[in-house]
Amino acid sequence: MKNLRHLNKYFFKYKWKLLIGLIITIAARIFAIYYIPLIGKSTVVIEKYINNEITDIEVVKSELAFNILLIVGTTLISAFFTFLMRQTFIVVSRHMEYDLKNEVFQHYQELSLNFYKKNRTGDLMNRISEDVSKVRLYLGPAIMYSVTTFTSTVVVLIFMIQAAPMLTLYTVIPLPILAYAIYKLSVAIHQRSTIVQQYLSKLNTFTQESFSGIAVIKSYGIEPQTNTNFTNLSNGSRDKNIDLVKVQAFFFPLMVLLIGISNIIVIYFGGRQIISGQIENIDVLVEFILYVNMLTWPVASIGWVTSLVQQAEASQERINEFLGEKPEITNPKAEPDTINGSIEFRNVSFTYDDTNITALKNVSFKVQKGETLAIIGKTGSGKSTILELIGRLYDIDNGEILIDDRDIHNLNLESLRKSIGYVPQDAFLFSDTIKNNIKFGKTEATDEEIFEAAKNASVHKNIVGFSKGYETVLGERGITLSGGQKQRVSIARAIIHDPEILLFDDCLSAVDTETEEEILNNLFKITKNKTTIIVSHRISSAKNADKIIILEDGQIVQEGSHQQLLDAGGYYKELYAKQLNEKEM
Ligand SMILES: Nc1ncnc2c1ncn2[C@@H]1O[C@H](COP(=O)(O)OP(=O)(O)OP(=O)(O)O)[C@@H](O)[C@H]1O
Repeated sequence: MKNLRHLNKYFFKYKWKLLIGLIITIAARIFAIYYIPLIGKSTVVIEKYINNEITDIEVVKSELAFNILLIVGTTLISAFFTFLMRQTFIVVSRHMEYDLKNEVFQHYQELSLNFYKKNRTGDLMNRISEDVSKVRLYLGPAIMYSVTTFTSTVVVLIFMIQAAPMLTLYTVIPLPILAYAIYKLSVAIHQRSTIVQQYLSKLNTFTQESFSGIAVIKSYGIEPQTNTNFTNLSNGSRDKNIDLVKVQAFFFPLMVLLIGISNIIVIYFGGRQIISGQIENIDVLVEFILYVNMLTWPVASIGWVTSLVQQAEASQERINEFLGEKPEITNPKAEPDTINGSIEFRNVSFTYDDTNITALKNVSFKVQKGETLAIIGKTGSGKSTILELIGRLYDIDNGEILIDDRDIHNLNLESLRKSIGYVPQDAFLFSDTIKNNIKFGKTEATDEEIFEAAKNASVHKNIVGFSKGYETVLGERGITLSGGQKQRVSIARAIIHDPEILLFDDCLSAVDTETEEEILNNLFKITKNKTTIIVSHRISSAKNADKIIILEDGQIVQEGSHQQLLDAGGYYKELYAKQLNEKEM
């Protein structure tokens, strides 16, 4: 129960509703039991009529009619309270589930990129959906059935003891055995259902990855192999489900057996007590059989509830594990900062934790507000890393990063990130309309602003060419757009955000050189008062920058303007010559 303590705050939040639920449950149980003494009374009337103690049939009829009316009445009231009980407990559990999901999601969002690298998306999704659902069974049904069991048992026992104390003792003897047997069964069910869940998780991850990578599967013609893998996984899942069903199948026979034993005890001992005169009337026997049946469900549910609590405990442990993760990147202060945009790296070195790859070694450069810096370098030389460090997606090991001459670690994280428009290498678009994908950069943007941004990113003409224009809905990851179109929508998103710092990570790689030039010309106008960093493999994207740095193996090997670098010779000049040649060819 240690892990479930995390949920106490939610119980506290909804304490009044839960208290009302408790009162309603007690009322429901009291009314539910009332029909038993009434049946007992009716039996006595009939018995008396048979024994000629009552001779007038009309008296019998009116007594029976009155009892029937009371039975219908109390049952209806009990049904109404039971309905209210479910409404209270289950509705509250839904609220708690919603709160917990929000808590987990918000926490996920605060966690750093390293966390996402260490954990698989499927696992993150499972914990926020499957595990939270398991926990809800504890918050709702388990609590509700515990309250019902407790109140039912107390109420039924009070009625039983009032009717015949000794017989009560004999009758309840098998019930702890029933509870224990069901508990054991529940543990077995729990173990097997955990395995079933694991298989389900594997199956889900496999299916999700197969659909996401369907283009690769088809182009390599590996559908048969994928099918075989799926069949193997699904056969495993079926076998585990069958194992589970086998154990579950014991549940009802066991209950029927133990109810039967209790009934035999009632008839045997009750019968003997009637014969010996310890019990006066037959109605006690009738009532006891009904009481026993009424007790069986609550007692059986102890086992079931125990298994629910165990499953919830296991799930909450998994949830707590992630909730306990501390964000590596934290906001140093609450007050916002004004960011102008000058950027300076002083002897910055950085090693990725997980791969131990040193991506940057002693990198130093400065870009003033309004200037454009281009970064050129071979693949894996550390270009993207520089951009990620400016947004504090990772924290550096050595050196200093200064924004407006202030250490990046001392700046309000939200202000810093809001001042940056980042276009990643791999443009990610949401499954939404093109308009909303652009608006993502500025939620309150007008249509005119959206069109303007799209024009500057040279994608407006493409968008209006679609039958639904800006309302075109993009598929998962925007697959209805070409690579170049995706990049440009992503650029429009950054432009509309109107940030002080614009970071473009090789985001013109999929557009032709003509469009590239058009976009660069537009950017030149927009970015006059901004700090811009363009990462590229193409000289054409870099040549107009105020400063260009060449990275090799995480180190700056050359820097200067286009002309200075051409004059100096080396990698830049060679690349220029090569790309010029390609263009001419
Ligand atoms: N998230 C990451 N986790 C671990 N290692 C990384 C990560 N990102 C990059 N690296 C490693 O750091 C080095 C620099 O990568 P980076 O992405 O900065 O290079 P790049 O110059 O942008 O390359 P490209 O031109 O191919 O995009 C590479 O060796 C890469 O394998």
